Amino acid sequence: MFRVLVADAIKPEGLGPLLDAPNIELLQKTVSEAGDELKSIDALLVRSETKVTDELLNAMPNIKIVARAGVGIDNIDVHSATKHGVVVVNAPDGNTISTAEHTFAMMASLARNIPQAHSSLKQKEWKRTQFIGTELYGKNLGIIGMGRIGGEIAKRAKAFGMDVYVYDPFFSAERAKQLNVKAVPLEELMKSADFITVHTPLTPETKGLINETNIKKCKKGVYLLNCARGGIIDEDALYQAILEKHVAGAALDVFTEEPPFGNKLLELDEIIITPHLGASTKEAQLNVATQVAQEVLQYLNGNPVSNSINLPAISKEVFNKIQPYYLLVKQMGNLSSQLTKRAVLELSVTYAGIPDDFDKNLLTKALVSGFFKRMVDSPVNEVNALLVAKERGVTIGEKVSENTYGYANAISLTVKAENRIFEIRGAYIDQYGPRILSLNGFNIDFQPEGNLLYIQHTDKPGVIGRVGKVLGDHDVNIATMQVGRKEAGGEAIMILTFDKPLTEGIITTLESSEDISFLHHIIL
Ligand SMILES: NC(=O)c1ccc[n+]([C@@H]2O[C@H](COP(=O)([O-])OP(=O)(O)OC[C@H]3O[C@@H](n4cnc5c(N)ncnc54)[C@H](O)[C@@H]3O)[C@@H](O)[C@H]2O)c1
Ligand SMILES: O=C(O)CC[C@@H](O)C(=O)O
Repeated sequence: MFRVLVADAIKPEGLGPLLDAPNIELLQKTVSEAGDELKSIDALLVRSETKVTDELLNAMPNIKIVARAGVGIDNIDVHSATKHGVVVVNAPDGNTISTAEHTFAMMASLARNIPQAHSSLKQKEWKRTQFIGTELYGKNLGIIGMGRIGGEIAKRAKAFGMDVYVYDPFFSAERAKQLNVKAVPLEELMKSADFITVHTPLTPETKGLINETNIKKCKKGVYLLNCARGGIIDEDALYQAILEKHVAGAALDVFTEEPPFGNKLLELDEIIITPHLGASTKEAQLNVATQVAQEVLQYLNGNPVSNSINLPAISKEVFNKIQPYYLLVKQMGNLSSQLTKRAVLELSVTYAGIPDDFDKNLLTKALVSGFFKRMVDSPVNEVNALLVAKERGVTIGEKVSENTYGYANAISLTVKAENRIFEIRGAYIDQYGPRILSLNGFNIDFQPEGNLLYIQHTDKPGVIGRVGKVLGDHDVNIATMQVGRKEAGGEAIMILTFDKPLTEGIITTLESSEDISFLHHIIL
């Protein structure tokens, strides 16, 4: 049973996938109300109110996934989540249309002084000459950030007969041509536009993107809009430019501090405002709630997620195909770390015969997570595996080769440790599943699963019999046994599997056995 905490106001109708799941217990309360229960929570669903900080994640030792019912993840410490091995997902497109429509409603309201005229008439004033507006038709609209929302705004602006100028370093000229908009440098956009609307995330590059210097480059009487994130338009610069009448008005849905009660911009008649309502429609809230509920359910049930911030996206279809290799590499990592048992400097993995469309980087992350699983007392998974390796000074290498050693595929791992190199090779074989086919140059063939005993010994008569006798004397049943050697009479290895773990006493007796040079009990 998994416990899922819904900490913010997320539309209950959208939580259906979780409510209907037999293995999910849903709790709807804030983080502070949850108190001690935080320790047992497996998944956390939030909007923007709950701040998912390092401190909160430390208080949730069982947490596996944090889901943001919306786009912006600025209330989530993604770095800390990654360190904790916690997947972060969002609902990137569920509120796109609502936010685009809200921005458009704000632009029309700004052009026609609707909020100001509404308040005036409510106060029983009839000031028809004071509220002369401006048409949108024939005006230049500057869109900064041509992603999902920016793109929807552009379509609507064209329908209103506006000319659209776009600034987005990641927006191609080709796409601009298709959409019949002009892709221009920021300076040209600032100079040309009558209305400028921002639709970027808030990043160090976009913080204060519209500032005192470039507002001065704008046409006198320009209108500015921010329905993305507070701070993309510098609030002090905007205030000053409105006082100087260089900016005719601004529409803001977002603020550097929310709620913006002490914000001096709220005192200006030229500013129209909404309390971060871009995504607040029935449709958007249903969309984002359903999207994140599905993602959380998928992940808790061991399936891939589509909208992760800190994991590569992978479809269920591809995941199903990649899964056998995924299991193989995890076990290869786990097995080799138990066999090397010393400070490791480098893990280098080579893939051969793996279909091109399989994400090898995801496989490498799974392998590394398997390797560190037993060394680190916090959870290690594909989310934080590379970070865990980096923190321990272990270099990760990944290569592709054509040598499949006669099988349909081969995955080889070389572990460079202090004074030692360890090599392991495995393959996924259709009828038999994941197999280990070579250990340190010894050809072998076994399934990497369960309780295993690795014995390195001299290849001579009697050794196998002695091992069998010790196990028999201790009433231990051998499930499978594989032997491998490089040359007759030289060094050889034995891999035995058992239905249950061996006791310390058996291991000690075997270790002291004649002709056994190295022995290791492995639990996979
Ligand atoms: N007001 C609301 O309620 C509300 C609702 C949804 C989204 N949002 C916010 O709207 C913004 C846009 O959302 P989206 O879904 O369109 O995101 P998106 O990721 O689809 O688009 C963002 C675009 O910004 C561009 N960009 C990034 N850095 C840039 C820079 N330095 N200069 C110019 N362009 C840059 C990217 O290339 C991308 O095309 C986000 O900040 C999101 O959090 C607000
Ligand atoms: O939860 C909300 O309403 C805010 C949504 C919006 O800011 C987002 O980033 O998706």
